[in-house]
Amino acid sequence: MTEVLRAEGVEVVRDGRPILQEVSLTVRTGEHWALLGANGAGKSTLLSLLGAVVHPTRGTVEVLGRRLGRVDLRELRAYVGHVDPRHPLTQPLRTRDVVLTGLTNSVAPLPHWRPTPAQEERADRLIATLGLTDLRDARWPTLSQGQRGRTLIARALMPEPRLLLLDEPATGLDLPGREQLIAALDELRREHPALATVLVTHHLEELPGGTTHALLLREGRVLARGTAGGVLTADQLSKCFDLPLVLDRQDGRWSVRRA
Ligand SMILES: Nc1ncnc2c1ncn2[C@@H]1O[C@H](COP(=O)(O)OP(=O)(O)OP(=O)(O)O)[C@@H](O)[C@H]1O
Repeated sequence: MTEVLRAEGVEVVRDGRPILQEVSLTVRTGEHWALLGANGAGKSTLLSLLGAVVHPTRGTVEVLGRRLGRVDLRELRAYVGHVDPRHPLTQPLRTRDVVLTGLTNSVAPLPHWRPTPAQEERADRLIATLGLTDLRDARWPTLSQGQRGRTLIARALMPEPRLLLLDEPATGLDLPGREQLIAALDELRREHPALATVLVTHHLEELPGGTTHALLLREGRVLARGTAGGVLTADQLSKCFDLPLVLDRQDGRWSVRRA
């Protein structure tokens, strides 16, 4: 399996305060990581590092063998799809046009840019994978939060990234919306077996059954890291969230509550 991402001994200091310390992580093709931790544990900061958005204060981050700081960040970002629920789109674009902006990496379509027939076909395939075919021509302001979330995943996948980063993609979704998103992620993993994903969440109920690995962050440090089965235990999660927890897994999905 190819290494998509390697972070070694990463430290991030902000305002003189360490936010991440001694964080190491290797993600390979076909692996689907969950990044878990309490509020302020450093999850979003770590995801920004992995997405080549920010530099570490110390340590190294390599995306597909290219070292952050040695190559142009824009070059690295081409390999990484980043799904941010705070996408700053205000225009009433149609779903399909939003998906196509993934190719120009712009919020709105560029004035003289036109997709090729092959690119349009890819957009339609991704729209289908994410269960949005009926909404292909719907306009962004009329989409629900869940529909927007799935549109942004299709958008992030347009340039065929090797790594997809998802920052709390189920935030604000109702139960059907969350379940649709999870089904779409599992479908995506089946259709693109070489893709690697890293998903940040506080809630184990939001993890797709196809999650293969997990990393638990506590106060900026790695508490546990490895296969999902080995890391997602009641004992480790209780330490991670400072709360006695019981954990249940059924049909591949997790649920957790206070002990
Ligand atoms: N630019 C910054 N300057 C100073 N402190 C920062 C900065 N960015 C983040 N922090 C602090 O770093 C810590 C980790 O933040 P981060 O957003 O990575 O946590 P998180 O685990 O994603 O939290 P949440 O679950 O609340 O989203 C927090 O205490 C936050 O206040």
